[in-house]
Amino acid sequence: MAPTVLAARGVGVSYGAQWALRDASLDVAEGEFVAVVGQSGSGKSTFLHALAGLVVPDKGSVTLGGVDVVAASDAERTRLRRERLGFVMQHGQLVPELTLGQNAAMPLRLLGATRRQALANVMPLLESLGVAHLASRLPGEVSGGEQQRVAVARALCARPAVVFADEPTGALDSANGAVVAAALRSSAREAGAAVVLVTHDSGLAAMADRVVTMADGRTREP
Ligand SMILES: Nc1ncnc2c1ncn2[C@@H]1O[C@H](COP(=O)(O)OP(=O)(O)OP(=O)(O)O)[C@@H](O)[C@H]1O
Repeated sequence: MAPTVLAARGVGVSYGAQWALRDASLDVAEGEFVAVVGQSGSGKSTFLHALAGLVVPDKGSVTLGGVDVVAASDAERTRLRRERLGFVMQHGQLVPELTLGQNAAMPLRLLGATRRQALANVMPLLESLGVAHLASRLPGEVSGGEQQRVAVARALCARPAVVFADEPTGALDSANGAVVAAALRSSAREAGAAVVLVTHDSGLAAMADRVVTMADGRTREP
């Protein structure tokens, strides 16, 4: 059994008097692909944000790569995200003025690589995702599925320990969604990254190593 890279226990997040997340727990092993499923409003996105240190929980603990995410300062959480985590959201959130190559290479630039180094490092990943030939185009000049494959390259290029994907295929038709999801799984496996995937789509969840179901702000494993 691979060592645990992410551990969450009894996590709760409240907005005023309302608990968006009541009691969520999860262990993710290095390189493991976990899907989090559940009805709309069950707390999936809030849990993912708490796991990634984007929201500070009001109760419970989150440990990521040995770092106590709840106790860490904002600056430490930012550094953790930059150095150890990758993100793929529903809409790629690519910067419209930058080429696809520059978008994909952004995490490497933020870690100090020169423009040329960053681009050279990300090209093999774009190649394996089948979008290297589009590297000099702008996001507005390619399809949604191609944009999401670039977002996958961006999430993985800095060799993160964990990639968080929130409905990464939600804006795509099912055929394109399946291509992007398969690309995410194979690229993450190759890069040795664990994946936490939030999805409504049971077909997508079926490709995970393990599925965690959420209901009413709580996690439930079969
Ligand atoms: N910023 C916020 N302020 C107040 N309530 C919130 C906030 N964010 C989420 N909630 C509430 O917390 C609950 C969980 O929301 P969350 O977005 O985590 O669910 P979800 O399972 O991801 O839903 P969906 O599948 O529709 O995206 C919902 O009842 C939601 O209305």
